[in-house]
Formats: sequence, structure tokens, C-alpha cells
Amino acid sequence: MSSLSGKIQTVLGFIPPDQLGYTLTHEHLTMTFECCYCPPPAHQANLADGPIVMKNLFWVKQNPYSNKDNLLLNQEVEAIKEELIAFKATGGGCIVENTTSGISRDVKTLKWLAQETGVHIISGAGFYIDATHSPETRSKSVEQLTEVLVDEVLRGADGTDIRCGIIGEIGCSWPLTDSEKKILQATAEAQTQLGSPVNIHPGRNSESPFQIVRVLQEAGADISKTVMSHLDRTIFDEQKLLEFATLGSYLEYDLFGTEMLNYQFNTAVDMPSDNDRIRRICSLINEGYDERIVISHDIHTKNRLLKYGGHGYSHILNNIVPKMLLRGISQQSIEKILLENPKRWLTFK
Ligand SMILES: CCC(=O)NCCS(=O)(=O)O
Repeated sequence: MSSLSGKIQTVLGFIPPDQLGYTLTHEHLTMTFECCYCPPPAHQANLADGPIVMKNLFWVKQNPYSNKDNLLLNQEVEAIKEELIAFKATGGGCIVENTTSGISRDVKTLKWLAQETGVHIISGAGFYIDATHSPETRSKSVEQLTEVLVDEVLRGADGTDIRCGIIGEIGCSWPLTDSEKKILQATAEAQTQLGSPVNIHPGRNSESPFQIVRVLQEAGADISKTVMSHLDRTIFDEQKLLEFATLGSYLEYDLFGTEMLNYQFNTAVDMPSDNDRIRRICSLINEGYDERIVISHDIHTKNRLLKYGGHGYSHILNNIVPKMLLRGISQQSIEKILLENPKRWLTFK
């Protein structure tokens, strides 16, 4: 049993699980996303640079990864502080901030935001996708990577004493790279030592979540304390989703608010709408999985903030919950999705 057993660890220290409140399990409050910049086609090259303004806003919403300014969420600390105050006033309690090494994690800013707003913020340990791994990270053994993860949870991240309360999001590509596989094995080992919650970012292929679970299981992970993120853009076939659900991870629908014609990272994918997401969640509940579902917005670009006409961090509480109720999801299931499931996941074993 770990020293953290029974506790939830925020950037301000431990909280009793019953103080958590409604929780968004996958957000970003400060990060950069230049690693995923997609140059626009030649005839739109002028839209890559310059700030977001009314005149380019529709284009930015359709092509969020092609405007460089849009990828710098770390420039919006004041706007995000205002949003968190509104989130709390709307009934929100906690945000799990999934920024890991490679996309500019900034735990000092997370601590400041938690102090200023009263929202519980939980920070993530570990590494984003291979494209962001440093030569130093690539050269580490599984044991050395495990040490980094354990250290970020027990002692603090990025040279501070601010501690992470989950491992993740651990970035995985499709196909999985050697460096990502080592980090998954280290994640399993660190999870075994700490009893910690884990969050995984799968590659953009429906086989990816299955492959990741296999690697984690072989390395001894506890899949029941692991969230598989981004299922909205990863598994579309209902039978395949139900097959994945039997593996026992939490099933995360975390792109609420994202509605676009073309999904730039994989144009073979039709990005679902919020109504599609709600339908998917209804069918998972009907199949008996309401104790495994968690939801979020995964805000990672500026255009999704209220300041830029986006849906903001309170969209789920303000708009999605009422629509879920309208579509027959019970208040009891909503309490599980937004409160009980996050609480169970975030409490160290
Ligand atoms: C860092 C944020 C992130 O990785 N979000 C996932 C985007 S997507 O792969 O689902 O498009």
C-alpha cells in the first residue's frame, strides 16, 4: 500500500475525496501545442500567422492547428482564471490538468490558478507523444523513466515541490513507438508502486487503445484505475467499443464542444458532434457501463475559450448536462459520470 492510499492529490496538497465536487477529467489550463502545427494549404498561408480576430475566427475553428497563435494556450492565464471562477459558480469543483512534459507543463501557474479561483486542480506526471520526447527521455531505461514518474508524484514536478496527482496524459502514437512503449511500461510500474490514477492519450486508430491496454497489462498495470482518453475520435464501431469496454478501463469522452467539418489530424475521421457523443454515452449506459464513463472538453487551443467565442470550461455543466437529461440519462448516472467515477479514479489505491 502506498503512502498516498485513500487520498486525492491536488497542486495545493491532499484533499479528502468527498471535497472533490463535479470534475472534468481531461482539460488543459496552460500548455503549448506547436508540436502538432499543421501548415495550411498554400492559398491560405496568410492565415497561419497573426492573432485570432473576428474575420478569421470561423476558419480557426475549422482549422485550429493551422494558426500558430491559437496553439499558445499558455498566453491566456487571466482569461482562464475568469473561466475557472465561472466554472466554480456554475457548480464545478475540480479540473484534472493533463499537460505532461513536451507540451509545456507549468505547475506553478496551475498552483496560482488553484489559489486564485478555489477550483481543485490536479496535475499530470509523465510525457506526451514521441514527437515531443527529448533525446534524454529517449535514452532512459524503463527503470529511470519510472523514477521520473514516481518523483513527480511524490516530490514535485519541473524542479518544484508541486506534486502531480495522476500519471498522464501519457502520449501514444499509432503505431506505438519504442520510446512510448517504454514510457507505458514505466507508467505501469509507477502505478503499481503508487496506486495512482493513470490517463492515456491513444493513437488515432481504433486498434491503438487495445494495443496500449495489452502493453500496460503485460507490465502489471491496474487497468481499472486507468482512463482511456479521446474515445470520441478513436473508436467508432459500436461492437468494437463494447469489446474495448470489457477490458475494464474508464471510458473518456473528452472532446465535448469540438464540432468541425474536417478533423485535421486524421481526415478519414468524421469528428462526432456533441449530440453524437451523448448518444454514444446513452448506449454505454444502457449496456451497464455508467460506472466507467468520464467526460471533459480537453480544451487545448485558444479558440475554445469564451474570450474567443468558444464554449469554455463550463459547457458541460451549462449545456451538455441539460441535454443529457433531455435524452433520458438519469440524474443518478450524471452524478456517477461527473462525481463518483472521477472520485473513485482519482483516489490513490
Ligand atoms: C494535448 C491535447 C491533446 O492531445 N488533445 C487531443 C487532441 S486529439 O488527438 O483528440 O485531436
